[in-house]
Amino acid sequence: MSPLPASLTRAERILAVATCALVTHWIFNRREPSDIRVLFALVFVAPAVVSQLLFPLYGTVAGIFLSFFVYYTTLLVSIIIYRVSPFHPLARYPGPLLAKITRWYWTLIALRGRQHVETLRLFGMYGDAIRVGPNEVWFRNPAVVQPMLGVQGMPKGPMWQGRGLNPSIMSLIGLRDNASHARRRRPWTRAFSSAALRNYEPVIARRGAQFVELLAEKKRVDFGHWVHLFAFDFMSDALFGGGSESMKDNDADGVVETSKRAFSDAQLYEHLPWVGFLVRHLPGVGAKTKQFRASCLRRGLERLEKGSSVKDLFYWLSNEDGGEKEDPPKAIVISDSGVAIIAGSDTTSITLTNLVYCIIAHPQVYERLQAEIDKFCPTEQDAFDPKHLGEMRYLGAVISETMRIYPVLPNGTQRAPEPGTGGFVAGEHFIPEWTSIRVPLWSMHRDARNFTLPLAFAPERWLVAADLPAPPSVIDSVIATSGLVHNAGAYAPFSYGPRNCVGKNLALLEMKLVVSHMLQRVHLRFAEGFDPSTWEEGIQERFNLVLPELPVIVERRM
Ligand code: HEM
Repeated sequence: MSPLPASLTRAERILAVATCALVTHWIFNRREPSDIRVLFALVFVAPAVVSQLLFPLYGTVAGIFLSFFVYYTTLLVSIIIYRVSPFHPLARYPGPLLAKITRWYWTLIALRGRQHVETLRLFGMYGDAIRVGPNEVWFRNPAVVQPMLGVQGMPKGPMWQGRGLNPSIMSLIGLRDNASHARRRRPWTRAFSSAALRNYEPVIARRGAQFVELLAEKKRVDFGHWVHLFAFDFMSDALFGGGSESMKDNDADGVVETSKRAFSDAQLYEHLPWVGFLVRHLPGVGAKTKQFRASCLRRGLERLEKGSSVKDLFYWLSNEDGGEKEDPPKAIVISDSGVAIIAGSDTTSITLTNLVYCIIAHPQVYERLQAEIDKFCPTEQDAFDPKHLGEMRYLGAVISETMRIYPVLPNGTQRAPEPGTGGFVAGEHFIPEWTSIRVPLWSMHRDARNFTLPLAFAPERWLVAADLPAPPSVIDSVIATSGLVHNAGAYAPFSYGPRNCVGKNLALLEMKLVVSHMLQRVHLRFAEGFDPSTWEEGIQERFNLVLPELPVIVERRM
């Protein structure tokens, strides 16, 4: 006897297939499954199973075909109607219609590297909150920074499930549970305490000197390329106590380039986590990501075997200081090492490249910075000695201004309500579970309500804001008529709160020392043929900024 009821009419059978599709939509809606096996079951197995209802009327082949047709059409229509309906929990947030319907809309913008530009445009069109995906809202309003990212704020969002090299061993940056994140972050905090930072100073000095000498010898360089190699070698020393000589051999083994590509490729997986799953499991796909993962693993294992001779970052992460009751599993230490290498090298090298672009493009700023460096780091003085850094206010202002105009992570990172809580309330906003938010830094930093003449590169604004004597600048006439607008709460290049950038102090120390030494030793100017007005247009966003070539002529000063 057939297990299927023979008495069902044609309409009832088709309705049963459609109902199955509606149940699938309900599951997608409630659970947002990203596991490829669950997706496979819902997308292929379910319509195949219910197609049996249609066999008696249409035969096997036509029955299967019709079942899939009805199932997918119902699923699609139901999803579209729900996503644009007033019943969707994010219905109150405006945004492009297609963005509300499908994640693909924003993914395609991201793949073109234009998220930062498009975000700014959409905020201009719709106001301070925009829906960029069916389940994601981005806020430009600084008032949400503290409640959403601060101590009582939301955990990290699900984007790292897709981006992560191995989501089952999530690295610090993607750990979603606030308590686990706080626990994992403790050794990092010890590693970058004021006392521990002193251990990295000789490393910055050695690698920084090598970098500047290399620039001087080469005379004409793509600054972004060489500063990335410097930052990578520095981070390898700071993390593993050595192991990379990419400046010396111009990245002969391609590890630096691979890390860069792996990071860019991950942008697709961030938006479509199931693609990340496929890449991780299909041989021959995502080669760059896998190569980088393998190189981190190899170097981490080598470092574990070697033990510590200096207090490098690995020393703290692997609990060689004994700060934690239990040693962390090796896999976690190695996973976090991978993050340290990328988070610590891409970011500083991008900022330093933008800084060099900005100062050469603004000769008066260059002159002032040079004068301050010459004052505190005259020829006979070691510019890697940090004793004057606190007094070098203009240098600090130039770095802050560079990161205001060009925040390395232009759209910040994602936050989402803790699973099981139902949602998160921040003032007038309710963020339901299974939805995510971001606070795009590029847009917030370039908002005239937060900063006077936001598109002007004017380090002097930081001095005026701190009530320090400031030389004249391009924003003076506006300040004279309407006062300085300088909203410190709207500036967050390192993100905000207990899940912000843990390497901030190391990054600032490294950048300040390297710029001081570099400008003490060499003079930089754009190479002939380079058109500075094309710089910003050439910048792409691939989670972090990807910069165009910056050809620079280097002349020795001493
Ligand atoms: C200019 C330099 C840098 C910038 C602009 C920067 C920016 C950021 C940002 C925006 C985040 C995301 C935080 C969030 O999810 O809210 C982050 C996370 C992180 N950064 Fe940095 N970063 C820089 C340098 C460094 C350096 C030198 C290190 C050293 C290893 C580092 C290590 C990390 C780590 C480990 C995280 C994850 C922190 C966590 O989730 O608790 N960063 N960074």
